[in-house]
Amino acid sequence: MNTAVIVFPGSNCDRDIAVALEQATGRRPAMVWHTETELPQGVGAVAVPGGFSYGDYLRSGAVAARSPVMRAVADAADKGTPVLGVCNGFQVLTEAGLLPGALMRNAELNFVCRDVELEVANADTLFTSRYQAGERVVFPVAHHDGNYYADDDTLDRLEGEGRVAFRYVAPVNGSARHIAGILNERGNILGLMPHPERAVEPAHGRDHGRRLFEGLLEAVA
Ligand SMILES: NC(=O)CC[C@H](N)C(=O)O
Repeated sequence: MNTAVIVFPGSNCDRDIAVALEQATGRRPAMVWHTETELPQGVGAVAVPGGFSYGDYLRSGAVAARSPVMRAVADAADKGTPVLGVCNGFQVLTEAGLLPGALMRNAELNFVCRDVELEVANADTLFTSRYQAGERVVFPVAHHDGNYYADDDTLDRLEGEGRVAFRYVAPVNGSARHIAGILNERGNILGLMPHPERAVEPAHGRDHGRRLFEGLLEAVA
């Protein structure tokens, strides 16, 4: 499967996620600069990586969400192409209106950088099929704006429709209902604050994130 990684000025997890995708697919992803207006032909999945796009000015992800390439990402998502946004990528996707809610400043106003335990809340998604529902995994987090907010009706809908993919086992950043990752209505867009691409090989300390990329490959293939 061919994949694409979107690169903004200030992205810093673009190469990490490219490595994770290459390990899963056997093919090097296309790195797509933010000024592009089209994705390469035949892209089967898109990653919006972590980092500090445009220096996190205004709000994390707010400027990146309005960059030219995001129209192409939205078009691809519209056609059913899976889109994975990690950390700053999740922020970009909410700012672009592709996912509901917002990522606010962490409740304790600190930058949280550590391993966190997550529960797989829904294992029946394009991204989580290689996990068991209720399984606990450990991914690293590194963010100051990971405090997921949405109004109660939206949160009820997300939970009712199985669109919470991952939850924090213990509070990390003040996120509503311990939400760490959510899906769009169609289930082809996942936004996730923790970094699965930083846990894909033994040298990372654990490889719990690997199955996310392998599951995605399997789902698309
Ligand atoms: N690792 C990241 O992607 C960080 C995202 C964003 N810059 C924040 O700190 O919240």
